[in-house]
Amino acid sequence: MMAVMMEYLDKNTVRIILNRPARKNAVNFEMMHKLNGFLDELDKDEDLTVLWIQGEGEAFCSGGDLEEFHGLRTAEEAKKMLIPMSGVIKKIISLDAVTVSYLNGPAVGGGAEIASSTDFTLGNASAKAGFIQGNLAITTGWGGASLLKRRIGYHAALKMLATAKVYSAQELRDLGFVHQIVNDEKDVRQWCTEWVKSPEVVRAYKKNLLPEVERKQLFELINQEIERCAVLWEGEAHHKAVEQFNNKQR
Ligand SMILES: CCC(=O)SCCNC(=O)CCNC(=O)[C@H](O)C(C)(C)COP(=O)(O)OP(=O)(O)OC[C@H]1O[C@@H](n2cnc3c(N)ncnc32)[C@H](O)[C@@H]1OP(=O)(O)O
Repeated sequence: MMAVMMEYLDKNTVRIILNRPARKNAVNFEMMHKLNGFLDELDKDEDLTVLWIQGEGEAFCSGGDLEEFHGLRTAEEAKKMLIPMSGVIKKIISLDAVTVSYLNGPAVGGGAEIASSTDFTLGNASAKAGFIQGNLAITTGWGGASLLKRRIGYHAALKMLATAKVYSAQELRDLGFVHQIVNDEKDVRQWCTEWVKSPEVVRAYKKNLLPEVERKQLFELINQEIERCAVLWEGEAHHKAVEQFNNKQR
């Protein structure tokens, strides 16, 4: 089974499906590399107007795969995962199309970081999101803190990050993390049709709203997040917390 799939819904609309439902769509190296390739392809597609990202099954994404990434022990080893995955996030941010994540269940840890990287997030009643990295004695390492601050502001972002709590769909809507609560994928499909038909217009607005100078600043902040996360990653507290999860001591 492919860890991630991409399909054209029409000439202008693409859906990417994170496809590891048995692991709640946790990101592993295979998913990361495939996402990177898909985004390179989409970057060249001048007809693309909307990119929709969702998870298969009952979750959006449970973050990094705690079994696979537990093999990364030192800060340098952690960076071999943090740098490419934040590269994927940077490519989502840089895409000249409207990007939307659809939360059909939990988006936690790195899953919440992926959701934060899209222009919009829609969620159904089961949507939940939490920057639970703090419970594993690490911080966001894919750029999520900077992206969250951009979306919900400094105070709400600090609270969400530093409490590591999981928020309900309604709480996320109230904060502006989720932009709209929808019933199902049919509603998301409808949402994807509401944009102007000229891809050139959408692409020009994306450039106007995230000019190169701001994008560079944002990427520099993301790079700083990688460094801080990598330092914490090699700490004993992090490895112990992950061992507990993997030994199912929850
Ligand atoms: C890169 C940095 C990061 O992303 S740090 C954050 C890492 N992620 C986490 O700590 C989240 C861990 N997962 C969870 O909290 C829960 O699984 C969530 C997503 C809330 C779903 O809960 P629930 O619906 O009860 O499912 P469950 O826990 O029984 O999980 C089903 C099977 O999937 C697995 N799973 C889940 N998440 C991960 C993960 N991140 N990495 C590896 N495996 C994961 C569970 O272990 C479980 O496996 P099994 O069926 O018991 O063998």
